[in-house]
Amino acid sequence: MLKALVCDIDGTLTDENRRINTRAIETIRLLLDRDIPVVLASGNTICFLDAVARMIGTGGAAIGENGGVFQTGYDGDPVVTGDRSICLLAYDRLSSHFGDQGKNLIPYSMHLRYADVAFAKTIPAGEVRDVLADMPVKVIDTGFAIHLQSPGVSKGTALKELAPLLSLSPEDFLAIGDSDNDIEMLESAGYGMTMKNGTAGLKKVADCIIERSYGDGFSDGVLSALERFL
Ligand SMILES: O=C(O)COP(=O)(O)O
Ligand SMILES: [Mg+2]
Repeated sequence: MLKALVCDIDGTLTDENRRINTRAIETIRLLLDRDIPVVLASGNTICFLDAVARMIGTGGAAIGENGGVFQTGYDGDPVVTGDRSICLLAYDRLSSHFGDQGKNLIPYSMHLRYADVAFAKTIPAGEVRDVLADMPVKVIDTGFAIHLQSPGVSKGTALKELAPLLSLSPEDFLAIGDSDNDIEMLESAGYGMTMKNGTAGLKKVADCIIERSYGDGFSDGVLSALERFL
């Protein structure tokens, strides 16, 4: 029996252009109306998640920066689990390396991040990994941005820390995502789903692959789970 939902945002509740799917929002509200807790888990900043959570109407529990930071609700300080200093050093190296080639990186929300560094996908993730090969930093390609993160930090590790604070265990969660940054989250949860647009890596660890893509696939998956085991 599952008791809660943890869901990714970009590519799961949104389309490929980050436009939110209104049916997905209605599906989440259906869970909330039945007192099923919903946790948003994303590479986005915690303040972005806080705003999205308020507008959807969840209790505010959220995992940001791919697990580098999380909150249990709207009160209290966010819990930071990642070490941003190594990510900033790595970003400096990337900036000078690619800057020398006339390619300027485009950072995302630099002053709103606690644990990671994110930037636009103007450089292939493979090239970023090559430049940082000797640094203890993880390079994550979410399909929407490239993130630099402390090794060992993921949405899955954050879910393991957050769940007990909500009087739940990670196995109580149905997890849904679209990309490689959701792999550990699906592995930690009791049941994992992805949609047709999920990456090959995520499909490998998912218990179920939903036929449709993006927000419509999310809604189909959650509604079928609701009938079966939520
Ligand atoms: O911030 C990103 O790069 C992607 O965010 P997501 O984890 O919600 O898909
Ligand atoms: Mg995603």
